[in-house]
Amino acid sequence: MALVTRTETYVAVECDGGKLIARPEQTVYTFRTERSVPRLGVMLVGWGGNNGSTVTSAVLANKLGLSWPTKTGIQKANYYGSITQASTVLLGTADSGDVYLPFSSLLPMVSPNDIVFDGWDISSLNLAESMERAQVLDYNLQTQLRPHMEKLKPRPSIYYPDFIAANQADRADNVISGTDKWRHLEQIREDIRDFKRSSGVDKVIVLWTANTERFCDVKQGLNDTAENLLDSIRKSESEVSPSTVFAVASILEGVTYINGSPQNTFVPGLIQLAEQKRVFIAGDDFKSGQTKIKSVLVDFLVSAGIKPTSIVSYNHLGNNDGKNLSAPKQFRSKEISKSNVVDDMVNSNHILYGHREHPNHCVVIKYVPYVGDSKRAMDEYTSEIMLGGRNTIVLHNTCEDSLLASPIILDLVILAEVCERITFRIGDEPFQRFNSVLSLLSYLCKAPLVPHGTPVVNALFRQRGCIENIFRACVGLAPINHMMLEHKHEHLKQGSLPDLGVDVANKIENESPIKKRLCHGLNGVSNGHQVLSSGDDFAEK
Ligand SMILES: NC(=O)c1ccc[n+]([C@@H]2O[C@H](COP(=O)([O-])OP(=O)(O)OC[C@H]3O[C@@H](n4cnc5c(N)ncnc54)[C@H](O)[C@@H]3O)[C@@H](O)[C@H]2O)c1
Ligand SMILES: O=P([O-])([O-])O[C@@H]1[C@@H](O)[C@H](O)[C@@H](O)[C@H](O)[C@@H]1O
Repeated sequence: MALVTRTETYVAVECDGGKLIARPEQTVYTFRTERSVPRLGVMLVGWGGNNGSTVTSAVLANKLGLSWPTKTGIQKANYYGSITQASTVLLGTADSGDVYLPFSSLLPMVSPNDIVFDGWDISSLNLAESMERAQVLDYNLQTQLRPHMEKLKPRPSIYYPDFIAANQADRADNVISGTDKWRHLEQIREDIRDFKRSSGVDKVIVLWTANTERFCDVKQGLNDTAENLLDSIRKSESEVSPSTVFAVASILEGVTYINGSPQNTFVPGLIQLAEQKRVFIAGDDFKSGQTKIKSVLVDFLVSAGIKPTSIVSYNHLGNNDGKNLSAPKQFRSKEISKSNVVDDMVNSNHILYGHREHPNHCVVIKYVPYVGDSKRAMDEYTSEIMLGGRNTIVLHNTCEDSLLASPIILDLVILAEVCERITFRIGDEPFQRFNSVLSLLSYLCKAPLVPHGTPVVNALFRQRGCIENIFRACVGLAPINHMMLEHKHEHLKQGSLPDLGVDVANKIENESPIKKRLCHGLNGVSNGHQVLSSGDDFAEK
């Protein structure tokens, strides 16, 4: 158990008659991280879908160290697209330059290779058949995976036809019988306990990657409080969705629940139940493609003082997700989650935008079976620039949508599991966990769920910085604030020249300041000038 203390300063702002008064307020946090990594079980709702079968395939392919022939050569398994597995963090600066470490080395975290999968699907296909149906992975990889995947079979699931598109009915041959929603809840709870017993995992996380549901009604007496929600399930109220039943079951089993789809699973009563039971919930809707780019591009434009006035996001795809989204109510759920992502960035700049002023924002999704999982996205960003100028940026993006979402699924469960091992105290108060609404995972969600009364942040690099800096705080490293003051001293400390060999360093030492600076581009290039490497003739190139 690591104990680390850090003093954080945030700025409290008061408005006093048109004046803004900023008061820095310091808080001393002590972080405590349980360092022993558990054996993690992940139960996917929608396990037989494109994402569910693909993420399972990815873990198996990496665990088995598979490689396979493709038309462009031999491909090896990897975890590209995962920040925990394929990104780095800055540790600090050595004489040789900045030193970066794998993100996964910041804190002890579960390796995806060790995750044990289980789950539910309304389709009875085993995972090998699901992988084949998904048509995402190269045939030569599928061939190697098939013997392992065919042993995996989704448990029967809860199916309330009214919540997903009618065109999904032909898949529903693996459903829990009856209409008693409390019995369904108890069945899911028993499934979670059964998985824990049979797999021997130390802990379980449940993640929804099943079809997008329509929004459910939120009504007083139905789902506005934890008690009313539980009562509504006992009464099998029609407006209680399968995803909410799964979430309640997970919370009652003390198991973190993550929503990878855009529907409003987390009704107020469910959030209250999670807070009462001190169980994490997170969501909504994996942030994987167009929306992820949008949360970077709009942040760039607005923070550069450029005014986006029209944003059009169009895409077509032919997978089952696209088929489900071809129904109006399911599309509406997705349209909402894809549209709200610019709100925080727009609201941050009252110079560009008047009160309640927003860019035109249009989201279009079309279902074209032939293209399968290969999503074709076109985005157009039109902005106002200086003196009535217009700037239009057009992006085209083609990708296997499930290969964007699968690493997101891994990061969600791996980061959520780390958060389960972090506690902190403020001053001398008792140690506590993060809020039950785990907003730290916002980076991975299109429509981040945040604790009531706290800000929604969509800007991608602020979201990433939040995760990295909190993890840095847990190991006693200062947050990255990009000031880089250590590189802005007038006089470089003696011996700070790169190790270019003694004779060369002496030469540089006697050179003009401008030439001396050229040698300090520690990455080999400074402002486009090739910095001397040992043995080269010293010359400004
Ligand atoms: N890039 C992406 O793929 C991406 C990005 C963001 C969000 N999402 C969301 O992730 C979800 C899954 O995407 P996908 O491409 O894997 O879709 P998919 O249709 O291939 O898989 C969904 C699976 O859920 C199953 N299912 C439906 N209702 C169920 C229920 N009540 N219980 C258990 N299983 C049920 C279906 O049979 C299907 O196998 C969708 O909601 C999608 O909107 C996907
Ligand atoms: O991640 P993103 O590209 O913004 O949004 C995607 C949509 O464009 C796509 O149509 C849908 O099928 C995926 O579920 C995902 O939500």
